[in-house]
Amino acid sequence: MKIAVVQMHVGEDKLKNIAHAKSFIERAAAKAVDLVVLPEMFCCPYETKNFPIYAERDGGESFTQLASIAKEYAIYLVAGSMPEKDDEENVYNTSYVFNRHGENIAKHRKMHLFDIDVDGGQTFKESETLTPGNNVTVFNTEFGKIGLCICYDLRFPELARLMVDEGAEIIVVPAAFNMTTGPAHWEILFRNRALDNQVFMIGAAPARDKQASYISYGHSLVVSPWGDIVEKLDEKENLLIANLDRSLVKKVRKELPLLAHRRNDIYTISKQ
Ligand SMILES: NC(=O)CCC(=O)C(=O)O
Repeated sequence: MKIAVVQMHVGEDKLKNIAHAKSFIERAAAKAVDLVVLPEMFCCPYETKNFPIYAERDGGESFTQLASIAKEYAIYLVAGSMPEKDDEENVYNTSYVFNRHGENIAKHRKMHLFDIDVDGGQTFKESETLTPGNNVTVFNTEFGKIGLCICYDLRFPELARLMVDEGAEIIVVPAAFNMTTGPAHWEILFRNRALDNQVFMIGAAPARDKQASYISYGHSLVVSPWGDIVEKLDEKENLLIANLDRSLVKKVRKELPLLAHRRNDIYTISKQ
């Protein structure tokens, strides 16, 4: 399976952002990739005040354009995330997935809102304008099952384990870490989740923009089920392409049978 991660700049014009993402997708498709991943809030500058302004309902203009891009290039598209509003005007940080025919096959609403306040570092409060989602998301492809979560969701090992219990062998994470937590935790978290669960982890971040109010760390990456970094970018705009040898999941799980060695008689993780 060949995948691509788009590490792009995000500006204020939603449609220009989508067109910019499309130009990367076109490049990826020319290299015969099967799946492309965009970053968190790839079409809306990451600021809480923007989320209600940029929010669209299911099937809105951005959704429609992304569906047709997936169809045009016959790829699976994990369309980063975008603000989505429901009929009660609640706004969510939502990731849509489209298949090779442009059909929407999955939708994840970020479950853990990013509310942090690091002394002398990053402060952010998604809950000022966002509502959390409540569903664990795994979707099916001809390459097996793929789990999906958004950025801060990555920090919660229970969520990754629930995806793996539903059969995920790859976990995709549209994300946007920052200059406080990125250097400290980004790579460690992806490698941890890969090791805990013996899965491929894919992280897609926006490119770094020093003028933005929230500065992305960048460093999009792919980690193997053994915990190795398969590919990673620096902070600049770029397209990451990687081949995932899915037989590695079975190999590592056979050699180190962590999932089978769990003491489910003593402890379990389950959905409420
Ligand atoms: N957008 C986010 O959820 C950022 C998460 C983050 O930076 C972290 O440290 O966690």
